[in-house]
Amino acid sequence: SCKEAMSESGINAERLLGAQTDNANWLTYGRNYEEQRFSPLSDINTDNVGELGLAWSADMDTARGQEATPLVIDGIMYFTTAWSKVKAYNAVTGEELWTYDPEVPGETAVKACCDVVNRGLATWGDHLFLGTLDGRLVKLERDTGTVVWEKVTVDQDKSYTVTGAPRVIDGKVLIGNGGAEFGVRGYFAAYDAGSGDELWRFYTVPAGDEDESSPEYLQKAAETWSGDVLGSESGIGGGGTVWDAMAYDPELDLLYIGVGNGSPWNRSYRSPGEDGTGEGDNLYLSSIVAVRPETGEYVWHYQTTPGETWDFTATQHIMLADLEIEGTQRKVLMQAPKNGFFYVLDRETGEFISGDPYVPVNWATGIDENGRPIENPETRIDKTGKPALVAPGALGGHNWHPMAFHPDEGLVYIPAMEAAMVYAPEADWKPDTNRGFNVGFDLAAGDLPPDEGFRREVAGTLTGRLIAWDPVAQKPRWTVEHEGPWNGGLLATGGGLVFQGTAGSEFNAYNAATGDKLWSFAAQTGVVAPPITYTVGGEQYIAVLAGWGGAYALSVDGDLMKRKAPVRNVSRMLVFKIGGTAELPAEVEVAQIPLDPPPSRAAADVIAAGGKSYARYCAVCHAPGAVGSTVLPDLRRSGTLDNKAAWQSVVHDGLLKDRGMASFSGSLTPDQIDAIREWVIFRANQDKVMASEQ
Ligand SMILES: O=C(O)c1cc(C(=O)O)c2c(n1)C(=O)C(=O)c1cc(C(=O)O)[nH]c1-2
Ligand SMILES: [Ca+2]
Repeated sequence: SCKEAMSESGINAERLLGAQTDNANWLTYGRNYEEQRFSPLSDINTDNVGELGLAWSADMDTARGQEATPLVIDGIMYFTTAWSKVKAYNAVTGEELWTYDPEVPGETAVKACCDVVNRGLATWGDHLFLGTLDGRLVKLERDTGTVVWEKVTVDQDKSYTVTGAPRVIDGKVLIGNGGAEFGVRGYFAAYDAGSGDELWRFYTVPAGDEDESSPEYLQKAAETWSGDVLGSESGIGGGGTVWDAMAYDPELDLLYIGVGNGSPWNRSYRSPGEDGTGEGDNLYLSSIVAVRPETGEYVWHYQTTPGETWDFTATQHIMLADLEIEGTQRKVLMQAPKNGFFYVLDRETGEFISGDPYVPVNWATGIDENGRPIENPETRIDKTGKPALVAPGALGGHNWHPMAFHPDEGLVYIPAMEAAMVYAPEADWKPDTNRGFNVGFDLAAGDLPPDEGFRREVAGTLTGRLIAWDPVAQKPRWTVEHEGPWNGGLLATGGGLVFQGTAGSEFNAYNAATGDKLWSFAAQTGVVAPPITYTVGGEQYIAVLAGWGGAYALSVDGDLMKRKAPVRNVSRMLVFKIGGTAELPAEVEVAQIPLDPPPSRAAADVIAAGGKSYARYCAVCHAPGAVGSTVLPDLRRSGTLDNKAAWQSVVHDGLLKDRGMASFSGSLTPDQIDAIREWVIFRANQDKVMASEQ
């Protein structure tokens, strides 16, 4: 009967522990608790992958970044889309079963550093768990998408957001949050899957008021912060958000979490020493922390970037595996955080085993035997107070895009990139807890016209590659060069294959052993999400949620990649099988509005002030240089440029807040808002001249 079928599909501890051998299904974000993203399925393999064809596709109703890993449970596919919506489809036919919209207020977008994305769901019993952009944990009936309860997990008056997938360990739902570009204090928490009660909360950084009654791990952390500026009054929350990675070792009963960057980035403002420059390691920023899932009790930590000041998060994918290293079988934890080093740690103790650059790095020359980086003093910008070009930059050598592991090859596949960045310390910076990218660097420094110095240098380093990293030999076995950075997450299979989407709008299959490209599909859009695989009725499928977006797409795409057409967003689920014959709708041409700004007549100081405000409040979504992207408007082409009143109605009054453009009246005066308009007009004219000279 229907009821029996339902109770059979109930997800319990045993089923989640067995996820790795449950080939039909994909039960948790990283496929298993070790987050290996390896499926043993081999019906689709190196011999027949050339016959892979589209089985079905489904268009999404959100044209923003799509980053989710779908879950597949007994023939039904569940996934999240931009704006934290949830969809359920028949995994064979593509029939839509239900959709759930948490109705996140549009203006929440202003709190999201990196697009209104969501990375996925967790399941327990007959339910799904979703974290919404505005910080709610929502429990849904899996059959119908009906809400059972929802809990607010953050202070919604602050700039917290949730983009990451929850995980479930034995009836406890684990959820983190983001917001370290906006002044928050990071933590993650466990909720009871039944009642929705918060069971414990683990703060990753001190509040600034620690005493003997505070948890010991926080007292220890407090000793590594200086200057007494932390605290909610000061608006300096310290950061350390847990916005993506978690992994679990059931035998050791340890939960591992990845901790993010400092808030603000510039350490001299959040942890000043006596001379006013940055001081202290600032635990537990940029660290991997092991805790007991039952209680949230601290067990060990390893800090990848002591005294973080470059947005070098350690929230990147944490993967567990057992490897033979120098003749000994070791239980390891692996991570390729933003800072450009690939780490192998002993996951029982946190002991450092190895750390080697997987992309070019200039902020450190290596890692010493104690696991501490050997820094390059020129890139220590919170000490020098001078701009520096740092590699990797804030996008990292690797961002949230999941890696994958192939146990037979002993390889970790890394979606890596080179994207160096100029960090120019901002003098007299003050926190603005209301609005704006609040980091203590003048992000306009990267915003010089394309023919000038730094900008060209930075653009020259923008590349991406798929690296098959051997964590024992500590070097790549093979690499595939991509057209640009920000390529998709990975899947490895028992068929000897690795699947990856690209910024170049392809979805590809590679030979897992050699990197040879064996199959390619024209996806019509940049693909950033990771693929999955599953079977229904004995037939194997590969699925990926396509749709360009995320941090790089909003804040760097467009003009910097002049040589190429802008990457498009077509938000769509793509599902493949051997012999699939479905076709995509014809590709729609994007018509670009001509670049035709009004003349630039404002005084130079007005334009300069506007440029400064733009960098602080606008650039993170509308891109440096106001070039926009295919995801958010190119302001140089805005029809309101020569209409002061219309510009104020949007930026000051919040006319478009439901669509994601919040009001900035709390942070900027009407005059400042108009100066931004004048600066955008100036920028548009610069580019118009350049275009006509070409
Ligand atoms: O510090 C934070 O709290 C935080 C949060 C997030 C997020 O939640 O998406 C990102 C980042 N930082 C970040 O630094 C980053 O590069 C990034 C990229 C993305 C994305 O989804 O494309 N999110 C985030
Ligand atoms: Ca960050």
